[in-house]
Amino acid sequence: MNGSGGLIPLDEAQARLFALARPKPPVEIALVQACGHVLAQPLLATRNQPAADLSAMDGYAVSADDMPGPWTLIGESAAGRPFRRAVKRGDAVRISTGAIVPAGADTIVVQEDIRVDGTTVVLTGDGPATPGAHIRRAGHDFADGALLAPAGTCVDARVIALAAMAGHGTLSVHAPVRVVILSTGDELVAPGTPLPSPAHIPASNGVMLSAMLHRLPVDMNMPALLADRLDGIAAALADHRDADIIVTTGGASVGDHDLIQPALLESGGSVDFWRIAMRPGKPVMVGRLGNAIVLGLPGNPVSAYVTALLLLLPLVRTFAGYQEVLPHIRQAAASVPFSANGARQDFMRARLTDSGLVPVSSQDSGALSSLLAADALVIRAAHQPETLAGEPLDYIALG
Ligand SMILES: Nc1nc2c(c(=O)[nH]1)N[C@H]1C(S)=C(S)[C@@H](COP(=O)(O)OP(=O)(O)OC[C@H]3O[C@@H](n4cnc5c(N)ncnc54)[C@H](O)[C@@H]3O)O[C@H]1N2
Ligand code: MOO
Repeated sequence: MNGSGGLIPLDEAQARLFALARPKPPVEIALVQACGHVLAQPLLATRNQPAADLSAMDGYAVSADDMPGPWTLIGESAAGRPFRRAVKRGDAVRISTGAIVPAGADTIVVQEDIRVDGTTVVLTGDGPATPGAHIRRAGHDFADGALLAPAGTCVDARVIALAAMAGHGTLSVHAPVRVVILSTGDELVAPGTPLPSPAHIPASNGVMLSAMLHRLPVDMNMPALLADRLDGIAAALADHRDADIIVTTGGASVGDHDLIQPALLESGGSVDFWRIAMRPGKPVMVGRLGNAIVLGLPGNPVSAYVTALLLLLPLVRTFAGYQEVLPHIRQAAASVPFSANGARQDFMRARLTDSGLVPVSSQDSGALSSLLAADALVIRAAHQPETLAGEPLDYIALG
């Protein structure tokens, strides 16, 4: 026994859950769709950047040996329209930012330092400090064949821009993770639909989970709400046995209408473990059905949020090939005392103020307004003694 009534510690539950997942196979994906995916292959340059010496300024290309001029203007090199002839002694070529430096020139004089009289170019300012000034050398950003990002890199706007510059229109990334979100409960009504009675509530968990997954590489499927009926839930689970993850909310606990486990068994699946020593989120269940990992989250909206943050999102990241899958843990001082904790690891909603962390007034796992009022989840270890004001606390930033 572990002192918390047979509940599994969260870190053990995470390790067991993530061990069920394997990174998805590679697929080629267009750059515009690649953000949030993870590189399955290293990103290599297929060209030199720049491919030639380019001017970094608008001005005049000359030879440093000719300083301080004057020069004869013999033509123009614009971005995309290079000057084709060589620059000889006494020559200057009008040049724009990003244009190729003509042969024979090795220095750019910025136009602010120049006066042009007809075809005569005269130095009026200080001129370039050093020969070679304002020239971006061929290959100085990267050379053909260079490793730009290793496999395992999370694709963001910087990676996408670099890939485009390096000659790619697609990237090899881990395939999207197929996630099915099933919301169960007789009381649920689709968001925005009039409630038939005070016994009904809007089904907020589905849209919440879908929003939490929004930035991850996920193929999401959110079928219709499911009533508390064993056969209906079992059939819905079986329908999605080819998914990577079936995540359910509601029906995870011990009540007469808590049907996720019996429905999973009815559909031919198996339960790996149930109940985690955490608050909120104790009734989480993990099982398998066909290809799918079945992650049963509690119905209470805050419990569903916290368990999605700590279990669902890291599981998706594991499938997606992420190297860091868990939320980042930060430290800040307690602004007020945090009382000694019980046997379950506690994730307390708190505000991060100038004087430190303050718990929000309600820690009820049904109170969604308290979740929005919080900007941190303070992590209290099982049996952690009282933390005094000014002492450090671990927390996860929200939002
Ligand atoms: N006797 C016990 N009762 C409960 C225990 C326990 O150990 N012994 N655990 C409690 C804890 S902790 C939690 S958390 C809840 C979890 O219950 P379920 O996962 O079975 O969830 P439901 O009973 O179906 O619903 C709980 C609550 O959440 C609302 N809900 C459900 N689905 C949604 C949804 N999609 N969107 C918004 N709200 C939803 C539902 O109406 C209930 O109010 O069990 C405790 N009970
Ligand atoms: O786990 Mo429940 O989430 O404590 O309310």
